[in-house]
Amino acid sequence: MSVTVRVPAKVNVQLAVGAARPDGFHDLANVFLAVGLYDEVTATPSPDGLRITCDGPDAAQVPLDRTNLAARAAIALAERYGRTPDVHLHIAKDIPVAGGMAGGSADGAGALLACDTLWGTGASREELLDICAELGSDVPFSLVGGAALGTGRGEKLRPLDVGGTFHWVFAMATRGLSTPAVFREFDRLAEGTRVPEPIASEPLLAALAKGDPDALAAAVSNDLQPAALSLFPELADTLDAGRAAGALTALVSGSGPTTAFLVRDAAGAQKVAEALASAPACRTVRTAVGPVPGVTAL
Ligand SMILES: C[C@@](CO)(OP(=O)(O)O)[C@H](O)COP(=O)(O)OP(=O)(O)OC[C@H]1O[C@@H](n2ccc(N)nc2=O)[C@H](O)[C@@H]1O
Ligand SMILES: Nc1ncnc2c1ncn2[C@@H]1O[C@H](COP(=O)(O)OP(=O)(O)O)[C@@H](O)[C@H]1O
Repeated sequence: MSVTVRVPAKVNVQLAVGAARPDGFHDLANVFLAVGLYDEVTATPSPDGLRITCDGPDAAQVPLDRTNLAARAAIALAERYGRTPDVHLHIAKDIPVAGGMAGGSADGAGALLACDTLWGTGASREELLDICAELGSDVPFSLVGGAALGTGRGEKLRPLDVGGTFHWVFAMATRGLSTPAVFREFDRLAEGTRVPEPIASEPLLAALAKGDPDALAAAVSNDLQPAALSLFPELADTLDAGRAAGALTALVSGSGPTTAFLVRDAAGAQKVAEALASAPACRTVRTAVGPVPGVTAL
C-alpha cells in the first residue's frame, strides 16, 4: 500500500517584515497565495527504516538525509504517536529548490499528511498544524493552501476570501538564495532605521476578495525584495523584462530568487513567458494560476 499527495507552491503577494526578534525570527504580515506548481510525495512502508528519494529537474540539490523537511515531518509524527518512522518517502519535485516558493515546506506538509494516512494515525487538523509550525514558518500554509494571512513568523494563519483566479508567470533563476541570508541582508539594510510593525494591506485584501488583478497589481509588496536584489542584482533585469512584456506587476517571490509576474489572462501569460525565456538570470519559465487547494490526496 502507498499514499500519494500533491502539494502546491506559494507566492507571497504581500510580505511585510518587522524588526528582528530576540529569537532571530522576524514578525511578518505574510499574505500567501497557493499556485498550481506541485511536488508529489509518496509514502510507502519501509521495513528497513526511513528512506528519502527524489526525482525532478532540481533533485540533485535536495538533501536525502534526516534534514529533508519530509523526513523531519515523518519523524515528528512518529515521535508523537510512539512509533518508528519506517517509511519510504519519494518526492517528485517540480517546485524550484531554494526559490522562495516553499518547495521544502510543501514536502514537509505533504509527508505529514501522507504518513498520517499510511499509518492511520488520525491526528487532528490542529495537531497537524502544530507539527507544521515546528517544522518551519511556511509549512502550515503548505498544508492549508488557498490564500491566507500569516502573522507571527508566518505560522499563525487566517484564511482569506479570494473572488477569482489570478494568472502568474514565474521565472526560476540560475542559482538559489538562502532564506536566512536574505533576512540577514534585510537586517543589514535596515540598520540605523526604525522598522515599522508589519501590517496587512487593506487594499490588497480587498483586491484578493474582489478577484481584481489590476487592484492586486497596484497593492503587492515585498519587504525582502531589496535584500534579494542586493544579493542577486541581475534579478532587476528579469523584473524589467517582464514589465516591458506587459506584466501588470513584477516582484520577487518571498526571499527569492524566483520572480513572479501577475498577468491578466492566459494570453498575457504566454507573452510574458516568451519574453522572460531570454532574460539573463532566468533558467526556466513557468505559468500557473492561484489560488489552489493545499495538500490533496491523489
Ligand atoms: C521568506 C518566506 C516567506 O514566506 O519564505 P521563502 O521565501 O523562504 O519560501 C518565509 O518567511 C520563510 O519561511 P521558512 O522557509 O519556513 O523559514 P524557517 O525555516 O521558519 O526559517 C528559516 C530562517 O529564516 C529566517 N526567518 C524565517 C521566518 C521569519 N518569520 N523570520 C525569519 O527571520 C530565520 O533566519 C530562520 O532561521
Ligand atoms: N524537501 C526539500 N526540498 C527542497 N529543499 C529542501 C527539502 N528539505 C530540506 N531542504 C533544504 O532547504 C533549502 C531551502 O529549500 P526550499 O524550501 O526549496 O526553498 P525556499 O525556502 O526558498 O522556498 C534547500 O536548499 C535544501 O537544502
